[in-house]
Amino acid sequence: MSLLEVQNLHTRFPTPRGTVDAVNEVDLRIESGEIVGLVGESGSGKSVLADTIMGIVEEPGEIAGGDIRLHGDSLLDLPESERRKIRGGSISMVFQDPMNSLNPTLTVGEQIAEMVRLHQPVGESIRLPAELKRKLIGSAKNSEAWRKAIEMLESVEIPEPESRATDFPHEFSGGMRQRAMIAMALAAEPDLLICDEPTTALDVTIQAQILDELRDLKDAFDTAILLITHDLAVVAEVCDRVNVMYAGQIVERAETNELFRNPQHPYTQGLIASTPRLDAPTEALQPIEGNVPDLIDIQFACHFAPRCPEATRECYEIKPDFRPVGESAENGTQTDENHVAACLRRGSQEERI
Ligand SMILES: Nc1ncnc2c1ncn2[C@@H]1O[C@H](COP(=O)(O)OP(=O)(O)OP(=O)(O)O)[C@@H](O)[C@H]1O
Ligand code: NI
Repeated sequence: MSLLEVQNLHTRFPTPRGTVDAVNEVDLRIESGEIVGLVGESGSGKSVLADTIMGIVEEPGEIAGGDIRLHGDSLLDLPESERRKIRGGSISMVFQDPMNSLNPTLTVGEQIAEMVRLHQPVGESIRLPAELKRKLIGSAKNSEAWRKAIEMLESVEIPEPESRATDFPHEFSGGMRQRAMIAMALAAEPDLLICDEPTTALDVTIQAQILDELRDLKDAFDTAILLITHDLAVVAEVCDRVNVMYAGQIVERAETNELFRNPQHPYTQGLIASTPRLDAPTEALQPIEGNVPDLIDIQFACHFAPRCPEATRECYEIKPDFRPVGESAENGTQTDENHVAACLRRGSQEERI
């Protein structure tokens, strides 16, 4: 049984102009302890997918269909009170801008300790005013929770964690705040950590450090990570497997090395061709022409067809199912379930159009 299994998920937002199908017919699987990438251009639905898994899609947004299973149990059947326990418990999330998620009135140590305490089996999940929280937690500086908070700060490599724990979020640099967020998310000992563009706002060196740490932390805590980014270099650096998302749908999935060695979907190929390469920085980049379509009322069967250099009339009319692609599928020797793409022009000869 997979840790997380998303099946045929559909999340939509009614708007005055029509319904935005931000996530449509999406399947996603994450096994314990692996880092799975979700990559795609801006507006492809990555964050909405993450929010849907986390259970934080705001009204009038709604889940119109499909299922999300954690350890085999459907999350969509749960009442909100149970859902809240999972959020920040089994599933935690780190956002692009930690300032929005950290409480400016509590020290970093207090916030992590609070998370530790809430997560302890006896600790009940009650919402307290900041002042009261401070009293409770502050009076327990030598408590188990506080010690654990310091340990967590240490594990995300905050220097002098004991003294930094008493700083407020605004006293931290951007990179340190992001680390503190990761520490806080991990304090709940989640099975799954969702990171939505966790390093995009940071400079390149700090990005690299944090990504390195994520990988180490995954090993130390055996937490599975869903890493969302539009940066392929980030994916190549840390992910075990990758899902490529375009206009509300997953179009290709493969192990990371396989995806970069042998990209199959024309969108993935375009994405890779438009990304600067570390090993050949001077090579001319070829941007994908056009933009992600408006996700209201898409009329064409393959969402990528209007931008696709290989599209034929069928691509507008016949919905592409996932097909095994990649070398083993190519030889016809075996089906390679680990590498699939949703394109009519790919797959074995019989399937191709
Ligand atoms: N609350 C909302 N109401 C209406 N449309 C929304 C809402 N939230 C998201 N959308 C739409 O859903 C689509 C997917 O957005 P999403 O934020 O998931 O993209 P993304 O892949 O995360 O992009 P980025 O890389 O820029 O973060 C976009 O067209 C967006 O306009
Ligand atoms: Ni996003």
